[in-house]
Amino acid sequence: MGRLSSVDPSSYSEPEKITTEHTAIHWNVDFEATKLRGSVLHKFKVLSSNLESILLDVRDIDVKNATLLAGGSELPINYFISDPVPDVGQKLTLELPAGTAKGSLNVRIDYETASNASGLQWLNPNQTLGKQHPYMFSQCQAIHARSVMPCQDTPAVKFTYDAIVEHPKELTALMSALIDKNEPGKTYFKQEVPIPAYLVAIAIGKLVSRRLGENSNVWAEEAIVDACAEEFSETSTMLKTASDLCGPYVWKQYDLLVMPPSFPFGGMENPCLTFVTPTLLAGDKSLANVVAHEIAHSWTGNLVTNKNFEHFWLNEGFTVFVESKIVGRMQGAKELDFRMLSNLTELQECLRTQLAGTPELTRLVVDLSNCGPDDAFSSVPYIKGSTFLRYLEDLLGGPTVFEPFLRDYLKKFAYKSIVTDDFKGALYDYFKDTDKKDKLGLVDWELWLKCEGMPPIIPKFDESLANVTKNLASQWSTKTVDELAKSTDINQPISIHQLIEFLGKLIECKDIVELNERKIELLEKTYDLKKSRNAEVRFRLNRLIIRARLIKRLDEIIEFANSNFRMKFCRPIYRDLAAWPEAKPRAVDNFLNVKDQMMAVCSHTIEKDLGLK
Ligand SMILES: CC/C=C\C/C=C\C[C@@H](O)/C=C/C=C/C=C\[C@@H](O)CCCC(=O)O
Ligand SMILES: [Zn+2]
Repeated sequence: MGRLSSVDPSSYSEPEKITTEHTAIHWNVDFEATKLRGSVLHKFKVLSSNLESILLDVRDIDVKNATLLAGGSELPINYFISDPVPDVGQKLTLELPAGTAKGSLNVRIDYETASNASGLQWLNPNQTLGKQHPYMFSQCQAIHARSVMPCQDTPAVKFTYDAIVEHPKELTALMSALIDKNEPGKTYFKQEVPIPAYLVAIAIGKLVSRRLGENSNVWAEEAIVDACAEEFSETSTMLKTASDLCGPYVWKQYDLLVMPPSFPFGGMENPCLTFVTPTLLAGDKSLANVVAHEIAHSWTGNLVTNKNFEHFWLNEGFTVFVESKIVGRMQGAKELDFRMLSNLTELQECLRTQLAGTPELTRLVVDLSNCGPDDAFSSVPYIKGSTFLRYLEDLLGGPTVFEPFLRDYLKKFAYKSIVTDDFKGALYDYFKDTDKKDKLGLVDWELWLKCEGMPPIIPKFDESLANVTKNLASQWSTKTVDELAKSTDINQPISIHQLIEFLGKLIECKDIVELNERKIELLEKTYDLKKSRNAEVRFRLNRLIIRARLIKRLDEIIEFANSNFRMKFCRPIYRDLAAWPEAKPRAVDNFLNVKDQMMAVCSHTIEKDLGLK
């Protein structure tokens, strides 16, 4: 496919020539046809004189009309749509009148989305908890906003938006914005902070809310909303901790929406309204760190944004770094270090499996010239990125030195889109007149940004909590069932995160002695796993059952794979099943049966994982 433009390999739009300042959206939600119908009115700023055309990104969009609005009159615009490029979409060319000058330009596009738009998911009532009403939601990151509206679908461009959404009056519509006005069947929104297109989000369903704190509510279907309020009761504390670290919270509202189980990610940092997977509902708040992660994005990602997805680590590495600091302030420094170390186990697994055949995608800064962002997505930007920041923090003198820099960096680049060199420049600039500047001379940027595999340097972490899990993994991998049954070591109390990490480490052991039905049963009995509602525990246990080749437990593995379509869980499960000849046909059959209930990003990547595409 090559690079689509010089600023962003994944977008046709030309932000150096023209940029969107504001978008007015008007949508009519058609649940029957599973389509959004309506218009976007883009207020552009033209940056170059005699611009001949505006290039926008679209994907399976049916454009009805394009109109130039000037001085009270409406001029029809000629437009063309290019052939689709797989994983990327199409180019919409809007021809401009000769001699178009620099300055403001308003263009309205009337259109409708495809019934299978890649950024939208439509659920019938049966797929909801309440079973009475349909549900619809979006997931635009990385480049699916173009399937929802014609736009400059690049994080290099930030714009404010307002929206009028017409929907069935018994349903609630929410967006990544503030609610401006509510009428029956018609909701008005405004987002006054400029955002990239990937942060435009919408959800409509039979939703109710509970208060979490000042300007903070949790939304969900009635059946689970109280459990959600309990699970995420620490949200206000997390928000306060995050703004102590990062600066004032500019988005005015912080709501959570607990999504249907087919939501493909753990969370999505849609401004004013984080989307989270219901797989966080463990019953003991133990997975609420994902909320800390999404809160951190209010600064890292949503205020300071990667200019294109090759620099995604600037969004995610910084966010994991801030997330772990929030966890550290709430639960202590040992827990912070333990989480960083556990992340490294997850990274190791990802390199060994998902990325085994594509070492170039294990770099911190990747080349997306010939790869759609969805195919490049992995733990690397998250974990290698946050490890790099921790390395820099330690090198420069620890949190007391680095946290003021972090605040300065966030202030300097707030409302902007940046690349890795901008971060590097800010770092050198901040420390240039201090005794730390020699330390910065020690950083091998080439190595950190371009090396493949694990981070080139692992910082020194407190290992006290991790040693327990390391020891347990070693015992369970080297001892027989009879030896373990007699051992007292394995019965010591461990935290839920230690349990998750120990199971993850066990999965990473090359050899596991006597991994059979009896060993799995002993594992389940020792740690009470049968009763666990924790999705991270269930996921790892299922992977061990697959590794033990317990064919009679295949039903429960398939049941887990069908219980949610969070890619973090279902992709490795399908990959594992595909490598087990006896189970593969059943896995493929099951996938083909349920794939229409998955979001496109999920079904397409699993199709590739299973070798069906
Ligand atoms: C180097 C990678 C280049 C580009 C990838 C960018 C976006 C990929 C696209 O697939 C969207 C990702 C959206 C992620 C949203 C939330 C994640 O933080 C969730 C992490 C996994 C999970 O917890 O389920
Ligand atoms: Zn994130």
